[in-house]
Amino acid sequence: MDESILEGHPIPIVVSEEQHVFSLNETALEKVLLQDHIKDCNVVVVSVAGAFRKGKSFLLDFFLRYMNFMYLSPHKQSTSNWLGDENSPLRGFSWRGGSERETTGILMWSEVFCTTLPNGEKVAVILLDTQGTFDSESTVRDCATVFALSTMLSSIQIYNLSQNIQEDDLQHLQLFTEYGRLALEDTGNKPFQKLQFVVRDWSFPYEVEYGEEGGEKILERRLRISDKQHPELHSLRKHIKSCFTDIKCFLMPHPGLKVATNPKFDGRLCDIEDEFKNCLRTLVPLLLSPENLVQKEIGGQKVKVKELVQYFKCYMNLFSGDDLPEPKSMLVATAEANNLSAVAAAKETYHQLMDAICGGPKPYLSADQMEIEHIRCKDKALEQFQAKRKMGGDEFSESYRCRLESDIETDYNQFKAHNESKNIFKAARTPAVIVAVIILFYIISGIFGLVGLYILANVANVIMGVAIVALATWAYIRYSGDIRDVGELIDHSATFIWETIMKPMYQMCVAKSLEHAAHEATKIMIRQNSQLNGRINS
Ligand SMILES: Nc1nc2c(ncn2[C@@H]2O[C@H](COP(=O)(O)OP(=O)(O)OP(=O)(O)O)[C@@H](O)[C@H]2O)c(=O)[nH]1
Ligand SMILES: [Mg+2]
Repeated sequence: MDESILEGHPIPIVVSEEQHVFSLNETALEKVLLQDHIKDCNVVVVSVAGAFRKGKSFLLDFFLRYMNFMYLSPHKQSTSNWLGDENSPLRGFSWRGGSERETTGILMWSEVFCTTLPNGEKVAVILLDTQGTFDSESTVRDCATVFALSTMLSSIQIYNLSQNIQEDDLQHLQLFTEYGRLALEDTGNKPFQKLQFVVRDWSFPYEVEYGEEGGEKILERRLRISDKQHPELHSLRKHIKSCFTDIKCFLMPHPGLKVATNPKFDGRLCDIEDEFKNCLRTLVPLLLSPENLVQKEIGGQKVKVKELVQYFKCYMNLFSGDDLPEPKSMLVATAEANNLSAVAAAKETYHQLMDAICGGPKPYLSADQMEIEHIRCKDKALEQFQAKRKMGGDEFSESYRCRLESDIETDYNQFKAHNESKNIFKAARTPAVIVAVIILFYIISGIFGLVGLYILANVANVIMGVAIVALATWAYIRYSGDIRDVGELIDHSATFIWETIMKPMYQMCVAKSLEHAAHEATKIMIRQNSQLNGRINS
């Protein structure tokens, strides 16, 4: 059998659709994972993730060669020549040169490789290729979703990096794994299994040698936690260590200029530097030989191939729902935090200024005066918000300014309500109205009694009785604070009587008396004028 001929093909499982939506290709997934000869085996899932255009798919194709040779080939006794012959092009997951992204979504190799572990357990190995992060077409959410999904579903996640492990690589890893961890229920255990850093094009072999040992040294330096560290660096390292049960690193040399720059390069070994091939011979068995395979576990339980279908569906649902917060770019997240703190400070200023004018025990303020003070304090708060330096620019902060204005209006309404409660005349309205009703119906009942209309007199007496009971109940509620609903009903009824009957009558009386007074004043004026004229004429 020729090892360069692969039996399978890549299948898009998580498909990147328009509008930054991912969908699950359930039919294809079930077709691969529910095959009778593998569905009841425990599963090992190997995935490669990291920034786009850094040779992930290319590396996976060497994994495929190894898997094909080791687990499908009948003559696997000599494991040294699994890399294949020098002149066969590299096939498998689609890879290519150039600057534009190639892989999108998550792809699964159609061939599931079966093997028996040294302890006799039968396992099936699945390979996943993933969309690179930070291409110019993906949002932070897209990148986080693919990275988190592949981390949650794999037992060996390979974090493919270029040249070094930089602080921003660790920050992105933290962001994406936290996104995945958030989606999972917290069981108190480390949620993910093996994380393998693979640093490509390591250029400092004179300082730290290529391979596993060099990788361990670099990893130890980059993830070292010390008391002198800034808390931010400290928590980042703690977070990464708390997410994975095992973290390893491998330093790969540069594969040679033909690989990196020749557009005609088709992956044949003869064009690749020997050092790179030697490192591949070490790295790939380190991850994929039977004794190094890591079985997929979720919540401490080994997962079977058929169960993986369910996990794919369930995790996809989690990421397509609205429950998870939106992962943001660093600038957007910082700008949001800046604006939110500016809103909070400006709101506080408004509240303090208004509190000094009409809050707490301060005396009642007329509605007009209150409005003037509100506008003055609001202007001060908005001015403060505007003056505060914020990231993100004016357009970004506009929505926060609107939010501040609406929060200030809410605060103002509360101040208004508090101020109203201090108006002694409003507070006394209910008893005054009820007393007026009692007096009125007392007089009416007396008049009806005098003229012998006893039935009407009795009706007036009943109304008077009801008013007296209402007054007593109102007084009791005000004193005890019990049955406040009934108190509210009495207040509403009194306000209704005041607004619809008493106030119009009162206004009518005032208007009538003013009219009468004006009339009288005019008459006096005319009389005085005519007397004056008479005196002048005589
Ligand atoms: N410098 C360098 N180039 C590499 C290495 N491995 C592969 N390449 C080249 O990198 C280019 C991209 O390879 P791919 O495997 O398609 O990269 P990828 O990370 O899968 O890219 P996306 O699918 O777009 O995310 C190809 O031209 C490879 O020849 C490496 O170790 N170093
Ligand atoms: Mg790729």
